[in-house]
Amino acid sequence: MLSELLRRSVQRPQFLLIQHLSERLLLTGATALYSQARDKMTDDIAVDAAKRTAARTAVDQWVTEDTKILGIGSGSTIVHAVQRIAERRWKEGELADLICVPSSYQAHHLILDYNLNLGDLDRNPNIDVSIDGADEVDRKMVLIKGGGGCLLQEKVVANCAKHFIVVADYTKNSARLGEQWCRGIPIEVAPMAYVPIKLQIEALFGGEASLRMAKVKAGPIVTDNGNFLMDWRFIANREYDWAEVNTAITMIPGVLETGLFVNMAHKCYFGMADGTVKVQNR
Ligand SMILES: O=C(CO)[C@H](O)[C@H](O)COP(=O)(O)O
Repeated sequence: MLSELLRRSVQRPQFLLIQHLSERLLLTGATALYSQARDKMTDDIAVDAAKRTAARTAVDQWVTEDTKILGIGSGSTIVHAVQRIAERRWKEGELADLICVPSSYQAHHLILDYNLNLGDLDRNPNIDVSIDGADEVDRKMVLIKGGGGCLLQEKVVANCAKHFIVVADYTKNSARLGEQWCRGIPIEVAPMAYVPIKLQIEALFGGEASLRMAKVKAGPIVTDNGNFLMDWRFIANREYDWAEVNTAITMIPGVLETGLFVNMAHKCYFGMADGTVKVQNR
């Protein structure tokens, strides 16, 4: 009886239409999801290729047999730079005496993994060239750094270098800060001071500063130096004097360093979507 009812209803045109539409809808949904995933993968591949081209070009132009001490930045672009240095060291027999000074735990282990000479600022405080990535670079070559949480040591190492060279992909190349990088300016702070620091930054410059939370650990991110990280989302479209902002924030007790790098970068190498490299000078 039940099966007979089912059989009849299934044969009704309305049912067949609904069934057809549902199948179409599912198919359209699945196709849209698939194309989104495919486009994202294509973008990721293009961005990574751009990082690689920028990093390799910068290494080949700036790391020569005369380079004795090299600062090594942090992030995903810098991996390509270290790979190129290792290739020249171990395949092409160059750069045997090059000493690499790391700017993070990640950089330290990259240098060890590729069997390069590991240095430190105690013995090698005068760096010839430092190469590092960036989260965003504006037209005056002010950088936002610290997306990967390593800004304090990165700034110290960059500051010890005669030439500070930035390597990045085309998504980091902006006219104004905040145009493409929406996660704010990273600021490393002493854990006990983050609430007053947050309130003072917001009172001074507006926007919102928040503690960066860890993804696979309960609670906040803890930096390589045992501190907390705040991300200050400044007001988009407001004209900031970044040198002034950087000085003012650095003066707040408990702030260890900001991810604003003003007047530090010597040249920026951007890997472009078309495979070329754009070089920006200060
Ligand atoms: O400042 C940094 C880490 O603190 C990185 O250099 C910056 O986040 C860029 O990273 P990536 O090369 O992965 O885009």
